[in-house]
Amino acid sequence: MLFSEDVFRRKSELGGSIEVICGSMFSGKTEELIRRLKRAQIAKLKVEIFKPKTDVRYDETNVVSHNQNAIPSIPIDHSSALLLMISDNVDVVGVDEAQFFDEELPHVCNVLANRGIRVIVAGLDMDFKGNPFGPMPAIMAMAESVTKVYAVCVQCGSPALYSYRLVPDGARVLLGEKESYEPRCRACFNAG
Ligand SMILES: Nc1ncnc2c1ncn2[C@@H]1O[C@H](COP(=O)(O)OP(=O)(O)O)[C@@H](O)[C@H]1O
Ligand SMILES: Cc1cn([C@H]2C[C@H](O)[C@@H](COP(=O)(O)O)O2)c(=O)[nH]c1=O
Ligand SMILES: [Zn+2]
Repeated sequence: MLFSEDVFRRKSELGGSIEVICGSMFSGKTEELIRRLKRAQIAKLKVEIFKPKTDVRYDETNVVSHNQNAIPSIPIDHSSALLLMISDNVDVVGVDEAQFFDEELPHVCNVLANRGIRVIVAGLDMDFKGNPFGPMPAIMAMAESVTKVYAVCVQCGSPALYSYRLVPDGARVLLGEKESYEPRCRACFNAG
């Protein structure tokens, strides 16, 4: 592996970096984000986590995975708030549901990484139509490491990379869970 995710040195000892965890809904993005952040905390690094204020599905402040693993976070309504709210001595920054942030998020991640901070970003790479989602493609282009994770296709059991919308709503942003979405592989997604 050219770039190891397990970087347990303080920011003063190492240049910063951007890591992306992407995939469909239920693919384990949040679990993987929480795993990396908790390991950094075990290594006694100072960790701060941010999420969009709009994402209140499970909890207003915590980042919570579908299997109820959780970590405290700071909800913000614009990526620029991250630069204002971040503490001075932070080693690692986590961002969840990055697809909902504005187009400034890639720049914000770059600023943090250039300050020596390890930035870990989790988000949907594609929307329900299979199109690249919000700032995710730009952050993936700038990242040292991109990890794509897969759910299990609920139709056939293959690895799933799409989030199939089950309800007739054309809006790009529609918060929801299993009542509104199911992870599907390419063939099952295209079968409709
Ligand atoms: N079809 C599925 N494929 C994989 N995991 C699923 C599926 N349905 C439910 N899950 C649960 O979702 C968990 C992943 O949750 P989470 O990390 O919150 O995913 P994401 O952030 O990618 O939406 C899995 O560990 C599993 O318990
Ligand atoms: C595909 C898709 C999803 N959403 C919403 C649905 C959920 O609230 C989140 C994704 O959460 P997860 O942690 O990845 O499971 O995004 C949306 O608004 N639009 C979409 O196209
Ligand atoms: Zn399938």
